[in-house]
Amino acid sequence: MQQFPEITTLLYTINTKHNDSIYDLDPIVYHGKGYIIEKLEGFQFKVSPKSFFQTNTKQAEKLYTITREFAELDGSQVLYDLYCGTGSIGIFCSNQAQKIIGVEAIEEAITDARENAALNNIHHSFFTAGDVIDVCDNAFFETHGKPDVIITDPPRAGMHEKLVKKLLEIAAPVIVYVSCNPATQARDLALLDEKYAVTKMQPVDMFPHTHHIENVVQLKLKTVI
Ligand SMILES: C[S@@+](CC[C@H](N)C(=O)[O-])C[C@H]1O[C@@H](n2cnc3c(N)ncnc32)[C@H](O)[C@@H]1O
Repeated sequence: MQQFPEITTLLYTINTKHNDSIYDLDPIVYHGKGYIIEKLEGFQFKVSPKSFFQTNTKQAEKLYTITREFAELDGSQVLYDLYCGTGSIGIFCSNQAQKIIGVEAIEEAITDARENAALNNIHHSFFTAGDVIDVCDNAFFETHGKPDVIITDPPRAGMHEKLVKKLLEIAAPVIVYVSCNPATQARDLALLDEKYAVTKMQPVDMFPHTHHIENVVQLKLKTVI
């Protein structure tokens, strides 16, 4: 810790299972507060050990800027942030949206998202924990408002087919699909093609010196183009 003063916190887990999952373990704080604060543009994000956060902070700022541009927000839209993690994308777009609704499976990440909204003085957001497939039903969209823009940022497996079907049914005018796996993204875009056209695409090098690439796609309802 003396050699690397830039390390603000250090945690560990003792894993006696035969897998590498952290979610059923309790991280032990060895040093510091047990979480980190990341800064993107003027926003601050608290990140707890079980919460996802983009590993490349500088490029994350670029990724989110492109995502926000593709969302084409003007302050009047109801914005859904699916697979929202710590609420980072929604909060990054918050000044341009009328309302932000975030959904994320990891409870601790949603606790972070709520704290992050408060930390950034955002009062027009709602974050809920649960599987997107269970949460995003008709009642949920009726309660929180018909989406004008949906940002979806699933893990490498891409979106569950049930969610793709729900997105086709809900038919938000704009979807921005952020993906760290262009193969599963392409699979999902082929399904969304039933109603949506790909109108913009921008890869972002989040993982320099590897073959991995993040890809942002803007989709618009074919009927509104
Ligand atoms: C690629 S990360 C994106 C997080 C966030 N948008 C960001 O930029 O930091 C995907 C997130 O989806 C969450 N997740 C995975 N499967 C999910 C599911 N079925 N329902 C809801 N969230 C899920 C993960 O916990 C993770 O936080």
